[in-house]
Amino acid sequence: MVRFKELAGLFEELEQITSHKEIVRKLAGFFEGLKGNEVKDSAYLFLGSIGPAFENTTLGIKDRLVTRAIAGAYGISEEEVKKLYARAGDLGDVAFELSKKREASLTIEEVFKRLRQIKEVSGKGSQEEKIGLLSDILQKATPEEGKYIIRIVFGRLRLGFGDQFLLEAFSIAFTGDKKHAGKIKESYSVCTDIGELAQTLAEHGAGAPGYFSIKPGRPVKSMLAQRVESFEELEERIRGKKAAEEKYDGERVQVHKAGDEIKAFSRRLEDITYQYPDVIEAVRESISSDTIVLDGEIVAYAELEKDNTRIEEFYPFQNLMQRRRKYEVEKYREKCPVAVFFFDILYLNGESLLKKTYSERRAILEENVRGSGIMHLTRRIVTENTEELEDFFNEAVEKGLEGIVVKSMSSNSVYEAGKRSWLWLKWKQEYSEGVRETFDLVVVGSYYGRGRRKGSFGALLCTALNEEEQQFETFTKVGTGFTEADAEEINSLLSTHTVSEAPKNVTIKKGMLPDVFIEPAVVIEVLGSEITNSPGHTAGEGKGETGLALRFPRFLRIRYDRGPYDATTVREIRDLKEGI
Ligand SMILES: Nc1ncnc2c1ncn2[C@@H]1O[C@H](COP(=O)(O)OP(=O)(O)OP(=O)(O)O)[C@@H](O)[C@H]1O
Repeated sequence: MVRFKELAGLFEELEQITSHKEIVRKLAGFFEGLKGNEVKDSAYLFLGSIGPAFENTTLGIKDRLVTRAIAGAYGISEEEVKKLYARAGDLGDVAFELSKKREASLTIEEVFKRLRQIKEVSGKGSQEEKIGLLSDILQKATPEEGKYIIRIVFGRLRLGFGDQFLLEAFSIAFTGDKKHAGKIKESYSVCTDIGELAQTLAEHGAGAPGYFSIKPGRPVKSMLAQRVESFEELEERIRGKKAAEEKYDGERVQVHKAGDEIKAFSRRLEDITYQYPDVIEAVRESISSDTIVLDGEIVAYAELEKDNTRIEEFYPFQNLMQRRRKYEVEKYREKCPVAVFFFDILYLNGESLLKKTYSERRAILEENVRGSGIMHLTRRIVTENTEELEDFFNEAVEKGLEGIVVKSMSSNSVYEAGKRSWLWLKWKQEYSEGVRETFDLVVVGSYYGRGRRKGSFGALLCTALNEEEQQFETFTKVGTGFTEADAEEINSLLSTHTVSEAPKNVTIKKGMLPDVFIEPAVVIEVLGSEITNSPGHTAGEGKGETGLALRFPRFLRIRYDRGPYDATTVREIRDLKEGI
């Protein structure tokens, strides 16, 4: 049984290490020494969680009550805890200061079980019970252990790396060679439960990828579309007969039905079932298959009657974001009606359909899902004629849609989970409007505003993701396009992510240092018109290349549906600049 102290010690060490290789090496070494459930538990804990991403893993202790648990554990008053907190700024550090325990007794399994227990207590009096359970384990914890237990409880472990490093470490620890990392990353697109993945790898080594398959209740990563620069390119990339589907600007959704249990997951794999009771009801009422997994898009939508004709109204993505809430769901269900458009089927009655071709999947989809009420199938055409394709695109735009997604019907047109694939190509209206491009960038800093913007930010320092290095590299400063309401929302979002120094996964040049540093968490969509070489920025710098910068950037919207690792990559930017 490995002690929790070893894990806490490693957390502390990892916080100081900046080298990618070194972090992976340390992680691998640690996993090699684990057995049984420890593997699974540790995989979650390294990501600061106590379960897979698609499960709600918040422990549900109100922040201010954690002070009470700490006071109870160390026998001091809440007032004193608050004072120490005001000085240290981190309750984990307060626990570290207060713990007098020298001998470590807790095991990883014990701590993990206790944290799960805290999460699971619910109902009347549950807050008291949660505090009691936390207080009790803190009493048994050494200073270091206490510090990290508190950080996990708050969901703020922040070791400065994400799941990709863990996957690389699994390759070394469980297959004995880093060369299997690619396969393991692919498996993770299908088995998105990092704990289950780790455990299976620990049991089966390099042969483990053969054990992963889609299953209801566990979302797979979404297949994404590549963008093309011209209509001609569309024709070149997918020759001959192809399908063109309407592209809706809403929220990606994966619906899983297993008997009576129906769940909806977002593109970030969050469980969003509670946000869309109307979609869940529609699926329950109209789909008779016992187990089924569907892929589609939820859009803010209404059908209106005008002069005796039925017209479809598609509303902007921003409208839909009103549905992103835990409370008053019913009220907003009325205020912001939605429709769901399914375009793919990934699983049916015990059988994975991921390896079937697009045409096979579409036929199965049509057999099993009939449009009714707010549930639809995406409208599409199958054609090899360019004019027909262009007409279909123009009609879509006329209807207020974003554009189309053209899909390959070739014999290898499988569902490529987790991939931005050349089997799906998107073509949007804005692409045809000259050189304006949009980018999803991660905010890592802000500069104080002046004049009218005093008290708020003047500009945001934005980065793109360097996928190989897993670093966020600066690309532009965005200072225009914000309404007052945008600025207010952004300020409140950023306030929970400010940090005192540049996070180690962010690369910034001296001349670009912001007034406030922000850890990579918030993604915004930015419109820009030109990519230039710039020695001041770090995006794509290295190997004889200077950094890249975006000129004339303008804020469009906050991308709540994207995490920092879904941001535009420096590779995509370089390709765009070089016109690939
Ligand atoms: N018929 C469709 N087929 C596939 N995806 C569709 C379709 N209609 C809408 N979509 C949405 O479009 C997205 C495809 O664009 P992309 O893969 O680039 O994601 P994105 O960058 O979020 O797109 P965007 O920037 O256009 O919002 C899908 O993730 C899906 O949510």
